[in-house]
Amino acid sequence: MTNYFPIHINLDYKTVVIVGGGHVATQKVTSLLPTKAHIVIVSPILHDTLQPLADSGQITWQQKEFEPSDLDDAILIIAATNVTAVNEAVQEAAQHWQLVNRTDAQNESDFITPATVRRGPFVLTVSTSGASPGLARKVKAELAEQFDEAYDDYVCFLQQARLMIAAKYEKGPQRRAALQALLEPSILEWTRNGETQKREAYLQQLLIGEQQ
Ligand SMILES: C[C@@]1(CC(=O)O)C2=NC(=C\c3[nH]c(c(CCC(=O)O)c3CC(=O)O)Cc3[nH]c(c(CC(=O)O)c3CCC(=O)O)/C=C3\N/C(=C\2)[C@@H](CCC(=O)O)[C@]3(C)CC(=O)O)/[C@H]1CCC(=O)O
Ligand SMILES: NC(=O)c1ccc[n+]([C@@H]2O[C@H](COP(=O)([O-])OP(=O)(O)OC[C@H]3O[C@@H](n4cnc5c(N)ncnc54)[C@H](O)[C@@H]3O)[C@@H](O)[C@H]2O)c1
Repeated sequence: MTNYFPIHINLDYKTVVIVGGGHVATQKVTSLLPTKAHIVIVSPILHDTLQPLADSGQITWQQKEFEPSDLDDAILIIAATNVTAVNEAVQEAAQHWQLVNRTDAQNESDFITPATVRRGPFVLTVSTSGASPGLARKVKAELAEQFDEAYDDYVCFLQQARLMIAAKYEKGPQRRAALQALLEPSILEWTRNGETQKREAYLQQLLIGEQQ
């Protein structure tokens, strides 16, 4: 079994080419959309859900069968046709610096995609290294319930608060203690209940050196 290395790639303004425009391509587009990647679909036929995205310019649809030159400029390539020979041809045509995901043959892939829960900057990913994509999906659903929508605002608050603490205190025990105190569970509860003034007051206390 391959031990994959998990990373979060900044794809902004980079090109991702997906060969095939069916159900699996749609899943991959959905997880790429929150990025600012330039998403290109090469496929004679496009899934109904993707058509509005092509119409509005959020993705680029090249209505054609695959040929090697379609991969020029791509940093990531996803081979997602229902024809094994075409997916093989995509893999063959890729340059050594391009990373290929074979959606039909895990062992041939340079990278695989995890199941992902996004809450703004808070991102949870699950992988079974290809052993059971269905289990990855199931655990994702469990995580989505445990880490509800409130985590978006909560983690954004933590980000701002962390910057303010870093501006106030030099590196050292005081800064560490203040950052530690930010993880007090009440802050999440106040966020959930819309009690933003309480979490603000708590932060102000930390900034004047109390509650540590
Ligand atoms: C997580 C998720 C993310 C995503 O798609 O972005 C994802 N598959 C999802 C669902 C899913 N896929 C399949 C089923 C049917 C049940 C089953 O077969 O188990 C279901 C369940 C369903 O749809 O409910 C079938 C399947 N998948 C792969 C193969 C080929 C092979 O195994 O070689 C086949 C057989 C095809 C065939 O038989 O023809 C391969 C891969 N699928 C991966 C990811 C990568 C490994 C992830 C990991 O485990 O770490 C990897 C290796 C490559 C890749 O695609 O990156 C997404 C969850 C969506 C979500 O987020 O909710
Ligand atoms: N990784 C996963 O999560 C996962 C899940 C299910 C299935 N699969 C695998 O993914 C593959 C695709 O499944 P799907 O459900 O998306 O199939 P699909 O039939 O919905 O879509 C296939 C797409 O490939 C396009 N295509 C066919 N020949 C082409 C060519 N020569 N050039 C460009 N595009 C071409 C078709 O136009 C169509 O849009 C299957 O082979 C299956 O083994 C992977």
